[in-house]
Amino acid sequence: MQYIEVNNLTFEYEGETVLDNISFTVAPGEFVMLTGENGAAKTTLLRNVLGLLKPLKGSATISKKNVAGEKLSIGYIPQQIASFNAGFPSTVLELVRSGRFQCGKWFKRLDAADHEHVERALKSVGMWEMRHKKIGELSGGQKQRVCIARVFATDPDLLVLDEPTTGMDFKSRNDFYSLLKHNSQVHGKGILMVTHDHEDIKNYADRHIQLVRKEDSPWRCFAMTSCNMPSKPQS
Ligand SMILES: Nc1ncnc2c1ncn2[C@@H]1O[C@H](COP(=O)(O)OP(=O)(O)OP(=O)(O)O)[C@@H](O)[C@H]1O
Repeated sequence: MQYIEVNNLTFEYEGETVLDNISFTVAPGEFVMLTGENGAAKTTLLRNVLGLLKPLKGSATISKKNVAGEKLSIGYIPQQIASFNAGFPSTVLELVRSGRFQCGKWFKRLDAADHEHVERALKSVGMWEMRHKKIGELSGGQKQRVCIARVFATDPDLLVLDEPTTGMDFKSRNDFYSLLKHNSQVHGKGILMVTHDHEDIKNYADRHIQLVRKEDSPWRCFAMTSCNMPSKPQS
């Protein structure tokens, strides 16, 4: 079973090919990192995977079911999600709790398990102590972390992340990656993440996909290489 399946995908913007013949998969329990230089069409590839853009040729599909046979849930963390104005009325806790209403709970009260998800999500991004602050009073990096926590609180089967650690300090970044790794290894989540940091790849990825420029292309067009990372001893 695969959560993401991309087959011979080609995509162009206004007649200019930016992705050429891309194929890869992401399985449940797999942490896949995607790299490429600025403009290599990493975001474009994620948007094709999520169905927000339509491939010119080939296909990108996401499984309808998770490993338990239930409807697959997806969490997407785009680049620079945190654009709230200063007067945004909710607190950190309220915003992250609202993520639980996405889990089919529109008309129900949140229960103890929901509150546990919310607490864990906020702690995982180091924002639990700031839970009663107003969103408008946070720094850009803190708002970004709250948005990530909201996605985590939904407990998705598949996570698609576009450079999520931009603006995070070293410790927060490592904590964040450890959490992702735990979620893939222990809870079987599928993860596809764009990063520019090759240390992160060495330390955490199961597989590395790189978008590389095609030498013979008239445009800035990218194909891909892929490699499995050597498995590391478990601590
Ligand atoms: N809506 C659009 N219309 C036309 N061209 C676009 C559009 N969006 C992106 N592009 C172009 O497609 C190419 C890939 O852009 P994309 O944002 O996917 O790259 P990226 O690898 O995610 O870049 P970065 O690492 O800088 O975030 C770039 O050359 C960009 O200028």
